[in-house]
Amino acid sequence: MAKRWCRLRGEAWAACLGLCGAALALLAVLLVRAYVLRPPPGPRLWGRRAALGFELSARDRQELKEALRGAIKIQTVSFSPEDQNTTALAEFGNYIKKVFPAVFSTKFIQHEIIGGYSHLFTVQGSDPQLMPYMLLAHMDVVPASQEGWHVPPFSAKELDGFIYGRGTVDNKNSAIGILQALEFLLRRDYRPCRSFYIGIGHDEEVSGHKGAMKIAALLKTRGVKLSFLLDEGSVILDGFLVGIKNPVAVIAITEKGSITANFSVEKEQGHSSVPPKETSIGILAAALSRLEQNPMPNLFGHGPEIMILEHLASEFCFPLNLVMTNLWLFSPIVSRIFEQKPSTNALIRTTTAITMFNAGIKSNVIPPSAKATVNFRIHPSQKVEEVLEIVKNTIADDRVKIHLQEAFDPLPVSPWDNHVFGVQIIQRTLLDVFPDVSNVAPGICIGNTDSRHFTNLTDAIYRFNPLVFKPDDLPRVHGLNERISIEGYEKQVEFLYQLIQNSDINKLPEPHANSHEL
Ligand SMILES: CCCCCCCC/C=C\CCCCCCCC(=O)N[C@@H](CC(N)=O)C(=O)O
Ligand SMILES: [Zn+2]
Ligand SMILES: [Zn+2]
Repeated sequence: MAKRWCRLRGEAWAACLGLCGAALALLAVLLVRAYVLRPPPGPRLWGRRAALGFELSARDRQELKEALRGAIKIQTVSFSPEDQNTTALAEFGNYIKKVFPAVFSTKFIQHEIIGGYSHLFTVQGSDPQLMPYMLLAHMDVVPASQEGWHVPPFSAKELDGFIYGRGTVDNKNSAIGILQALEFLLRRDYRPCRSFYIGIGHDEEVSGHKGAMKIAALLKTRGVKLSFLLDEGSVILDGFLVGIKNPVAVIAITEKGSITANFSVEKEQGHSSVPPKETSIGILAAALSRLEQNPMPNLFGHGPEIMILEHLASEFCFPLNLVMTNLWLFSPIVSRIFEQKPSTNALIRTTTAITMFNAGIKSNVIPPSAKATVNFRIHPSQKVEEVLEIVKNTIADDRVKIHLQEAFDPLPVSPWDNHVFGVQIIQRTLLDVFPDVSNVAPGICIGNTDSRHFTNLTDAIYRFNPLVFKPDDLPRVHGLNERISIEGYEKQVEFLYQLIQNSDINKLPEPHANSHEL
């Protein structure tokens, strides 16, 4: 009996030791992956300062601020492709002519108006052998309600170091910022070696078909190929991800696809005193509710969203760095966490947003029809057809008719590698101008941009606005109290000023692991 007891105890100990051994081995694997095999802590590329420094006099500063404020006051609102404030769009054209005289009078800069109101600038570099690049922005804005703002949305008032107004970050900051940077460079007798294009669209918020699309078509007929293109679409994130202390720049290398679909139900009109079992409103509301209650699949790990975490893994504090360097093990947990917040949920699935609902004509009339619009933003690993199939199966009601207003697949993924010219130039400029930024990672643009019309001209499309965003800045985009800090805007102009000069290099040096000190 005692012998058997001893044997059992021995076996229990052995099992226990085996388990501990396995746990220790797993921990060792995780630690080795986190600390030994971890990716380098962000790019530290060549760090040569550009020839012309960005020193601003008090007068320059005032001019820079007032140029943006003046542009915000012009109400270039786009309601739909057919409904744009064309008077304001034309005024914007006159305004930039007045505010940036050097840009408009320089011999090596050609200016053209495209599609009635968009602007294309061709800045002819001194070395025609160098492949040109392009900076893109837009001047139109989404509407702004009068209520809920601290100051009227087109007043461009200053409050506590911020300029408030529709368009301050989306996207007059870029449109005016690019021209401002060029104006300052020209006044300092700068002539670029590498040619570049500046495109300022006038209908980005309603498709870009009349502006950016036409600019791209024109450049194509001229045989232009771009080494890279930089547009809006992502920012420097500060405090977005739990466990990361420093600001990190995320450059979007793709953007989600989109479906805008109209849903309708038709039923016979009649007297409300003899209602049918279901009305058109009830049928449509139930169908839409099914769409909301059954989100599209969580696709974490199926697209480039995972690259953000892989690149930022070393930025996370312990033990999150263990988790992020071992996504092969922890991705089910991480993907659940991403689902919790709208900003991270948008990265991991096709999103469903019911944006319009119209029905009913009188309180005692059974409504003849109900109509709704739903906007889906498609995850990079899905296609339009696949999403529509899921939508039809979820609604599962033939009385609900679906009519596509617009649909396009996610955009191609641009290369992300230190040998790609655009990647190096953007990273280098970022590290020059934002020394606090500890890492630069590739990411996904959750909205759409004019850059999607340029895929025929380059495969290197990068979406990034050099602005530091805290979590409470995101709802201001298309929302209330959109604003930009004056210091942040100066930094944006400095970024563009340095990027133009940095792009003049004709051969990339080998990326260096620690060249911030060079
Ligand atoms: C890692 C974690 C957090 C991720 C947070 C996301 C941060 C996003 C940062 C900036 C968002 C900027 C908005 C994207 C640009 C969208 C431009 C836009 O509004 N486009 C319109 C019109 C169009 N071209 O279709 C749109 O409806 O998308
Ligand atoms: Zn925009
Ligand atoms: Zn926008």
